[in-house]
Amino acid sequence: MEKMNGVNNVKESQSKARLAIFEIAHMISVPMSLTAVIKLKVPDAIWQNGLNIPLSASQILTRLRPHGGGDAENLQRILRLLVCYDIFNEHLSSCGERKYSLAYVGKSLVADEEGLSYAAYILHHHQDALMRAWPLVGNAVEDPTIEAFKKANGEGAISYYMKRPETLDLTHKALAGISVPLMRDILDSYDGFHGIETLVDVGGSSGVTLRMIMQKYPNVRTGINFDLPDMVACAPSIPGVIHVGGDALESVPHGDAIFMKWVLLAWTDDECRKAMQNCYKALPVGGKLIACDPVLPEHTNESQRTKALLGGDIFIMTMYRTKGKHRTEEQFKELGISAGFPHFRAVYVDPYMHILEFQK
Ligand SMILES: C[S@@+](CC[C@H](N)C(=O)[O-])C[C@H]1O[C@@H](n2cnc3c(N)ncnc32)[C@H](O)[C@@H]1O
Repeated sequence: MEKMNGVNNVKESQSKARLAIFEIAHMISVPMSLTAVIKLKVPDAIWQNGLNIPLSASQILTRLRPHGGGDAENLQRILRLLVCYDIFNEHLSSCGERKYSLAYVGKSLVADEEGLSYAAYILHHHQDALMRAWPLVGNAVEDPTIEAFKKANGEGAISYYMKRPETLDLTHKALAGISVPLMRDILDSYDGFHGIETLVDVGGSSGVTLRMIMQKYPNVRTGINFDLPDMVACAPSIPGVIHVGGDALESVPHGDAIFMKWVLLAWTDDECRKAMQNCYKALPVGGKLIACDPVLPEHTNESQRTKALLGGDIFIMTMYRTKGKHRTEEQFKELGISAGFPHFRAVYVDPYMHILEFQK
């Protein structure tokens, strides 16, 4: 009897493992199918100014291709998979017809009144140059001196984007699509911008973040948007914002406070320390470096948050810097101390990114 139970347990764990392997091996179908529906413009076809009326795959196809063509059955296969990831809701009629509306994640793929959505982030992640790098993930173990992206494309990701106007445009849209809603949440829950007159945004990209901070905090009279020269060269003009090109690893403009969002992750520990030391030099006594970066949990678990953060860590390792990384709160605190900041505080603003305040 005991032997039988043992055999059954082995069989059960083998079939569980087999199912898990099938799920993992087929996981790539998810981002690829999502990229496909975005390229096909399915979310907009269903959304139709917020009507979001459930449609069958052939009705969606008629909206996408009024003159006919396309394979509705194959579209339905893609839609069904994405129902499992809250992109679409499935409405099954009593006669077995399946219709689809946008679920909460799918709605985030439709452009808002500012033309922003999360769709560009998905398209950016799955463009050809990045896809060429993915088979080389293990390269970071064998040879951490060269990024998989560089090996696959002959140059680093940032210089690759800079040389291609369409890719750079997609990069700006991808960053703004994530950054603007996140920044709204930060401004709702974090009040650390009071009393600041001159604020420097290190790695501020287009300057959109500074514009949002200055709209909410009129005490910030001067915003200095500091980024790599090629990046600020194409930044739009924003009242009160001065665009300054430079390299934070060399020096940072002076200000009452410094903001630095989504930048530290792409640097090695030594580079973070260097940039933070430059921030320290640029601040008055009592001044704050207000960083905002992904924060890894100490304990590894199966939560969506942990999976998203650890997945993002491998993305950084593969695409940007083999030794750039997502860090824990403790690792940020240690970096701050080593750069000279005696005070540290973490403020929870979002499950993925936290505010990390370093005070001089
Ligand atoms: C992931 S983006 C974040 C942009 C923006 N802060 C946001 O949250 O949307 C990182 C930014 O850091 C900038 N950057 C990278 N290396 C830099 C450096 N050495 N000095 C200044 N900016 C840098 C990049 O050009 C890019 O705009």
